[in-house]
Amino acid sequence: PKKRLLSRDTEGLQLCLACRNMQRAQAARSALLASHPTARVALLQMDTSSVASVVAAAQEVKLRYNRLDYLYLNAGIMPNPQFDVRAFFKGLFSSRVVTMLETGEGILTQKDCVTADGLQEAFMTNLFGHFLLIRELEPILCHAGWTSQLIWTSSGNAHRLAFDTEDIQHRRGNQPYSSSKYASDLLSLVLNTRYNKQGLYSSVTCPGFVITGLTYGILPCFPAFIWTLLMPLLCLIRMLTNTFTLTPYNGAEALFWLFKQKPESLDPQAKYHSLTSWLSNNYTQPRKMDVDLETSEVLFEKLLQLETEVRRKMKGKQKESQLARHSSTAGSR
Ligand SMILES: NC(=O)C1=CN([C@@H]2O[C@H](COP(=O)(O)OP(=O)(O)OC[C@H]3O[C@@H](n4cnc5c(N)ncnc54)[C@H](OP(=O)(O)O)[C@@H]3O)[C@@H](O)[C@H]2O)C=CC1
Ligand SMILES: CC(C)CCC[C@@H](C)[C@H]1CC[C@H]2C3=C(CC[C@]12C)[C@@]1(C)CCC(=O)[C@@H](C)[C@@H]1CC3
Repeated sequence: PKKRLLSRDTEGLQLCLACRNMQRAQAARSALLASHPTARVALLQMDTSSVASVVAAAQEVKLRYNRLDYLYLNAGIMPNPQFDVRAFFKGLFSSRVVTMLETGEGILTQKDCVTADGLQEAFMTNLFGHFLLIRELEPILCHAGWTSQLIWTSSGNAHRLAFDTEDIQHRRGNQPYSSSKYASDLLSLVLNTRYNKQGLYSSVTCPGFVITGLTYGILPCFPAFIWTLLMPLLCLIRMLTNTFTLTPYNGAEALFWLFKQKPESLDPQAKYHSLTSWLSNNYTQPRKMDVDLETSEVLFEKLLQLETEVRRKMKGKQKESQLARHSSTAGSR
């Protein structure tokens, strides 16, 4: 939504793009400055799949800013997607066609892997990395006298059945994406109950189906120009569902809409969907999420436990490398 935020009359707006790849980050910054030359756009290196990177990035943010008004939690992956072509064609001629096109349900699975920290990659990238960031940034997100907003990019693919409180990382199943997105819906709910009193609010969005790097990964046999050729057909599908937003501009509708709302007026149980009508009008629609406070509290407690574990491991590693450095300097003397 960066471009859309800058198109608004937002004098004094300072953007900070937290990205894992600094070359791509520089390119994004240059593109923003080309259209908005006076904009203030800073960059920060952060890889949400790495505990050390998130913690280091948060330290840097705290040095640079003493207050954050909005935190967009957008980074996300669908690891090694497998697209079931047969199920897709079967679904097209069934009564579930609209649900399938809106959620991708029944036609997608993924093969996840484990990060260097020993955590499931989809869980770490899509959920736990963001959770650690929020926890680290608490001092500049929670302040008496003003409000801050967390804005998650979740998905219509988030599904209760893909998530298990006994396996929050989804080590066992084949829907880590759906599980991590459902977990973000739960987490947003519980964050509101825990942090609203301190002025911190959390909302969840779904951008709809957008043609991005993530989509290219699902059908690698379709190069970008095929998607461009398919555009008229995909736009026609809007007659069946308004979730085919297709472009990043349309997909950012709900992210931008939330920026303009008073956080106290938002519904913590709603997911805010970006939608595009068949006449190409963009709008935001809240839809009730299938979440309950009890499950979200369980998830929160498990995330806190995991946080303690990873912090302990990180301290251990830091001590080890300090010792190694100490002994190598002692040896060279
Ligand atoms: N496309 C769609 O139809 C839908 C997308 N979404 C969600 O929207 C969000 C954006 O995805 P989308 O733009 O579609 O997909 P892309 O793959 O095009 O973009 C994903 C973005 O996340 C960043 N990212 C991925 N992993 C990390 C990481 N470990 N650390 C930091 N940044 C990371 C990528 O950075 P880099 O540039 O370095 O790759 C990239 O900017 C995701 O959360 C996705 O789940 C939700 C519903 C539908
Ligand atoms: C080639 C075609 C004419 C149509 C494309 C078929 C599928 C590749 C798409 C149809 C619905 C899409 C969809 C997603 C991915 C691509 C489709 C399955 C998502 C699962 C992408 C990630 C999300 O978070 C969901 C909200 C999307 C739901 C719809």
